[in-house]
Amino acid sequence: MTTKQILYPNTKLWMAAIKPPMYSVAIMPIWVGTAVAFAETKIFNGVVFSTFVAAAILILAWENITNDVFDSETGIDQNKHHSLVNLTGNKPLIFWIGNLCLGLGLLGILAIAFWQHDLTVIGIILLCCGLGYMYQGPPFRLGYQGLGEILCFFAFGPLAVEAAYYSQTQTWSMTSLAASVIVGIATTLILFCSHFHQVKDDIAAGKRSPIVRLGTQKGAQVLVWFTASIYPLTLLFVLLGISPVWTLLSWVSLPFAVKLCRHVQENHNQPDKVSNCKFIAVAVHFWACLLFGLGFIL
Ligand SMILES: C/C(=C\COP(=O)(O)OP(=O)(O)O)CCC[C@H](C)CCC[C@H](C)CCCC(C)C
Ligand SMILES: O=C(O)C1=CC(=O)c2ccccc2C1=O
Repeated sequence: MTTKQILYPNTKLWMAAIKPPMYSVAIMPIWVGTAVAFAETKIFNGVVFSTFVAAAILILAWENITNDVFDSETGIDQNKHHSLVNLTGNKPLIFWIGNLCLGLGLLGILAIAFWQHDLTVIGIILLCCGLGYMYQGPPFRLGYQGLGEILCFFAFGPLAVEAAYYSQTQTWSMTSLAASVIVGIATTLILFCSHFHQVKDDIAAGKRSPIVRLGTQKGAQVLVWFTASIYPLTLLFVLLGISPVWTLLSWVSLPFAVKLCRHVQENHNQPDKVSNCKFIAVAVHFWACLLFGLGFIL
């Protein structure tokens, strides 16, 4: 066996464990909140924006790293070769690396609070972290009850977008709240998609994800409505004068949305084929949110 043959599967497993594309999920609420703030006030603080983005990535890293730690305790990740705990065999190390990411991320948010002489942003982000912990950590493990999507919507939607808006302006706005609904739905779509291929392991570990509860076929139908809701909502916000017409640029993400719905409808009960659907959902989220935010700036 050549070095390349030995290393390649390992590299693939590590990439699957770290999930680089997923981190756009941390960036988009900050991008959209900041874009709405700029559109409304012409204020843009680049240092606050960059610090917030870096902190959000670190906080999401904590969420994902500790997800593998907590999931290793319930046995749900027994067959997940790309779990960080299974890859390293060192749960305490992974746990403390996760906590280090959280500490550094919160330090970034504290710096914003310090610059603003205002604790609001750190308060909101601590609330997001609390939701993130309740999703997976004991004794709550609300994700195991199928409540993860609700937590996800509020954490990445209203809470994160409002925190980003506030970090630039130190005020609130209805427009950013409306925009946060789009970001929240697009992010929750990813979490919803992540369950399709895991039904067998989830049932075995007692996790009642929305897909376990609904079944994969009904789940695929719900996904279509859920995905489709983003587009009329953006149109409604334009017609109501809440967001500028350029936010309709987010409709450019429609081909990805169609691809996602078709792929899941055709393969919902074939774990090997449907397992990549969360990354198609990441593409829908990325383009929809990137262009939606851009629409506020143009
Ligand atoms: C870790 C998450 C999903 C993974 O779920 P699952 O256990 O099914 O995964 P595996 O199959 O890979 O084992 C995401 C959970 C999201 C959570 C509900 C909310 C997280 C809140 C964040 C901490 C907030 C970060 C906001 C940021 C923008 C400041
Ligand atoms: O690994 C995953 O499945 C997810 C990781 C993650 O950070 C995230 C964040 C927001 C929504 C969904 C997800 C995942 O599904």
